[in-house]
Amino acid sequence: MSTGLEPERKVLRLARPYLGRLIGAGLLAASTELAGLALMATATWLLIRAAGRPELDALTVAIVAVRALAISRGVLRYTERLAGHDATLRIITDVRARVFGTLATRRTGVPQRTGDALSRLVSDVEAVQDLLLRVLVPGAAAAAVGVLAIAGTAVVSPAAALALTVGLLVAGLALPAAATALTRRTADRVAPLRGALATDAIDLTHGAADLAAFGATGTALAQADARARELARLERRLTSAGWAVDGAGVLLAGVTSAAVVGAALAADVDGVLVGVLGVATLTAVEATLALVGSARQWAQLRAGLRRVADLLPAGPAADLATLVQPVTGPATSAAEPATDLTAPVQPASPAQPAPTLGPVDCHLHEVTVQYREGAPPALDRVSLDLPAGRRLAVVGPSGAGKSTLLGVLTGTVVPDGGQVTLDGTELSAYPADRLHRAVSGLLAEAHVFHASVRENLMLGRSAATEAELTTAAAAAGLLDWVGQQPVGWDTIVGEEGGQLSGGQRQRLALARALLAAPAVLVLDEPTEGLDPAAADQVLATATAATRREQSVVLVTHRLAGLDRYDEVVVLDAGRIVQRGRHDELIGTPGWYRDQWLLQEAAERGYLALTP
Ligand SMILES: Nc1ncnc2c1ncn2[C@@H]1O[C@H](COP(=O)(O)OP(=O)(O)OP(=O)(O)O)[C@@H](O)[C@H]1O
Repeated sequence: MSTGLEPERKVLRLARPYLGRLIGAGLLAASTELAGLALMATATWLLIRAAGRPELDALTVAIVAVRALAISRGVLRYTERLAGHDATLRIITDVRARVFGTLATRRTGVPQRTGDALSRLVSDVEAVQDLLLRVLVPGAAAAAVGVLAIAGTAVVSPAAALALTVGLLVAGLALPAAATALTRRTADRVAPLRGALATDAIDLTHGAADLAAFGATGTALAQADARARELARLERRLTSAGWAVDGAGVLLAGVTSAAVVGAALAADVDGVLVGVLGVATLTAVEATLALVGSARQWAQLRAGLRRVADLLPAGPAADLATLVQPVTGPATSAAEPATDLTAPVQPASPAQPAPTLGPVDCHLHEVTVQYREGAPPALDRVSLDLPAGRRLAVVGPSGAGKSTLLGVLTGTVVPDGGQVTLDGTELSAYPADRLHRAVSGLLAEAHVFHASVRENLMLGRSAATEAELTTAAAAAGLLDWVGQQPVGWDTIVGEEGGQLSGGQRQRLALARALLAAPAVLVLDEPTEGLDPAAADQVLATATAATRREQSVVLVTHRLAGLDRYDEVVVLDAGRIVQRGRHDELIGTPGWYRDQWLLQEAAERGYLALTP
């Protein structure tokens, strides 16, 4: 978790290429405020002078100036908004792409929730927009106006300038600090709560059928309702604090104006100028009070900013092409909107293909994973040697720890003990931009995106050629289906692959993993949902499609075809209870042989029933 001002620094680092535009927007904002201040001062001077019925000629310049300032203020405000939004939208496009890239390749022990990810992509990234548009630009403009107003007043009366300085310091520093202190704790709770509520919304819609089936709709609704009410309460509290501070600001403007007028009168300043100073002070304090709003905004958006910053790669802005690389596992489910998905995986930039890594040796030494304190470990001191090119099958009863093992290999599950090394480097220290090319593949419940078959596959390799697509799809047994579609590779597969059968979805995810061709290819139940004959064929072609120096770690419940694997490991309750080649294991009493006999018998029954 980022601390201090690190979130802001990380975000602003991304703003560097747009610094010129941001400074331009800041200058325009300052000019707008100054035009407003000059307008009030000139109009006041004009009114007071006009009361003395002077010659019209004496007022002409002021009349023209009032008109010019009124028009230029509007024009400046418009151009400032245009420039500010232009710069900001460019920056947040970058931020959003990077956040998406990290979510798509996320490697933590914490499962990623779609709603939470969506909230990060949408409302948290908007915090970046607010930081620039509502904090930095107006903050800089208010500071500039304050300094110029003090300088201008000092020319007329140093004593009045002193009173104005005090008023502006209170308006620009003390009140914003008070506003921040009042709202910080509440604001810190609002962003995560919004994330949780977004997750609730996804669960309630996507999971409506399951909730209804298990009679849990009422409880889930009540939980979401409680969260929504808590959020409303916190937002009401924030609003009330805001009103209190706003009221104090109005009072401060009046008091400062009175002090400036008093000081100017005491210094025998000309009556007209005293009036001008009084009104100009009101305007200057009002402009500086924008810092209160900025501080309040800042406090409110810090939690969101922190969440975004946690997803931004450290150090200099990384190349997007290296960020949006494949992990065909659940983490990719973050990308709901097809537009966000498709942009990074377009095969538009063959100049940026991530090269396939050479052979990688992987070792696990006494790896232990315990998800919850007190619960039995999901992996208990597991040691494995996976030299480059090794084909390893992992089998075992449900809950034995197979998927956890793949999670450890891909870095999505952080072990509580032991060591995982890739080519001698600790996995945790392995360069993040290389890790997905070293180890990735098809993880449980791979997400299929609402995009075309081509785009879904190219998430695995953004610069894949047509021939590579064809080879991967053929190996996964998807090519015939693609050929039958009127628009072939451009067939849209629907939300979460809804327009595909379960088997086609699985083949698509497998083809994507094969296309990614990491050095260590992990496959979690790649043939799940296929009938036994199809499963055997797909496993055979998929295994054959891997490169010789590419390691494969296959988790499967189905034991047929494992004779092609160098080693089979049987896990039970997180421990390796048997290991060896398929032929050895079916000749040895134990879980593997029992399971083999059971599956053979079931298969014979299945074949007997098949017409
Ligand atoms: N995120 C998690 N949080 C808490 N416990 C978990 C988590 N993931 C897995 N477990 C527990 O760890 C153990 C191993 O789970 P794992 O998914 O690795 O087993 P598996 O062998 O892949 O099972 P299956 O064959 O049913 O997919 C199980 O007891 C499971 O309940």
